[in-house]
Amino acid sequence: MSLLDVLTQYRKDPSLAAGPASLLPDAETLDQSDPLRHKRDEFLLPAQSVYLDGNSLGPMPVAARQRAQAVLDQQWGEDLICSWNKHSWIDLPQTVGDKIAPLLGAAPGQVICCDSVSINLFKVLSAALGLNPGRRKIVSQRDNFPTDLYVVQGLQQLLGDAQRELEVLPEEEIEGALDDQVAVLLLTQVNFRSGYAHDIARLTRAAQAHGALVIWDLAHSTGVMPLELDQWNVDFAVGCGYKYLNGGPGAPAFVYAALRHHAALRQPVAGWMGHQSPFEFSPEYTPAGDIRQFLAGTPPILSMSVLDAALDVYRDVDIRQVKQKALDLADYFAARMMEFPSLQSLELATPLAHIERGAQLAYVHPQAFAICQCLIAEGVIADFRAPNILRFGFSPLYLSFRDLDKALERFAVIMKEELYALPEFNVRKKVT
Ligand SMILES: Cc1ncc(COP(=O)(O)O)c(C=O)c1O
Ligand SMILES: Nc1c(O)cccc1C(=O)C[C@H](N)C(=O)O
Repeated sequence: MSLLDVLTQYRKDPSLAAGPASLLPDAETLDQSDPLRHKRDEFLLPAQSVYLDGNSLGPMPVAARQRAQAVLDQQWGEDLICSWNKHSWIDLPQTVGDKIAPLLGAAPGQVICCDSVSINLFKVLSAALGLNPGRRKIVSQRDNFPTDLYVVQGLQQLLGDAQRELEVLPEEEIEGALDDQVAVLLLTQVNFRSGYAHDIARLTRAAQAHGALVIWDLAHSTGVMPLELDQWNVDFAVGCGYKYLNGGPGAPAFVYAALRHHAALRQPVAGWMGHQSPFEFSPEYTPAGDIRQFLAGTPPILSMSVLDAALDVYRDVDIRQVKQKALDLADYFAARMMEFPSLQSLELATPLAHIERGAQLAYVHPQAFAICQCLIAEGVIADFRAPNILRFGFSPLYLSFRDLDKALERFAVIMKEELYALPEFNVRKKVT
């Protein structure tokens, strides 16, 4: 019986979970047969914590720390500006882009590392609208990550509201809203709150059948979801360096632009690094004919180098195994949770079907904020998303099934003894 089967049975008949004999295999057995268990040694993690927030900020790979030191001491420290050539700093956006590309199912030359997801969305959305003149509508999802919607609103303001119409729809209405007026379909694959995952291939086909272009935000996908952007004929995508890719706080993001668009597209943040020949210092802007045209200013070498090193963690892993382990961890967590009477007041808000999920689970509870603070105080680092969601991320390269047992034991005590009701756990923070 698979872990999902156990979870499904428990949900059908909760008395099974409450019974004396667990239907779940024990965590130690699951850890022993985990093909990714050796990857944990490549990360620096505090010994007492269980980190269930790698979907917001990945932990530090050993190689990232070493690279940061080398870039500071040997490259910047010793070789100064000569490092642009000597250590190939100038090529880093493309080098890192090409390292990310296999995780996206993208052939080389279509991915570049730069800026933030928000800035990259602005660039690709403008470019996509330029490639689809005469059409007014941008379709997106109401509970998309807000920055995606803000970028559209900012661009609307710039272009004049009358020219572009943003239609934000509930998830179930999106496909039906695609018609010949739609210029761009802009979606995030994995929803940051619920963990629901869209079918990129199907929605891309549906949008393109009406002549629309697609942009996918892969912030919660890259490094954990198997992706085939080339095969799915995706037009543009953006994604994040600091979540599953473990590139560190504020790590640069990336752009994917299908090769077929490189010649015709124009992106609006024209800057010298995106020029065909930056070091000719010409007063006229001629964009690079390739993916480099998405660059604007000088790349952040320190953080991009760290991301470059962090990506080496993926050198010997099969992304399908990563996704499978993420699902197994989540299924185990959800099923084991049902075995603790004190955890029954939390309601799962993530779909059960594997095909409809990313690598996180969302639980609804009116006291989610305080519970999350209390969990963190007990060394279980989870996430709260307003108004009432407790979010657990299952990043498979360093988490074990035994970690989940540890987390759930602490969680059960917190709920049983209502420790979260203590005033110190109800103090709002700037960053939640
Ligand atoms: C889906 C999604 N898109 C975009 C962002 C924002 O990315 P950035 O801060 O790099 O602009 C996030 C998270 O911060 C996110 O979860
Ligand atoms: N990017 C973040 C930050 O700078 C501070 C705190 C959290 C974040 C996040 O990544 C939020 C995240 N995208 C989310 O899914 O909620």
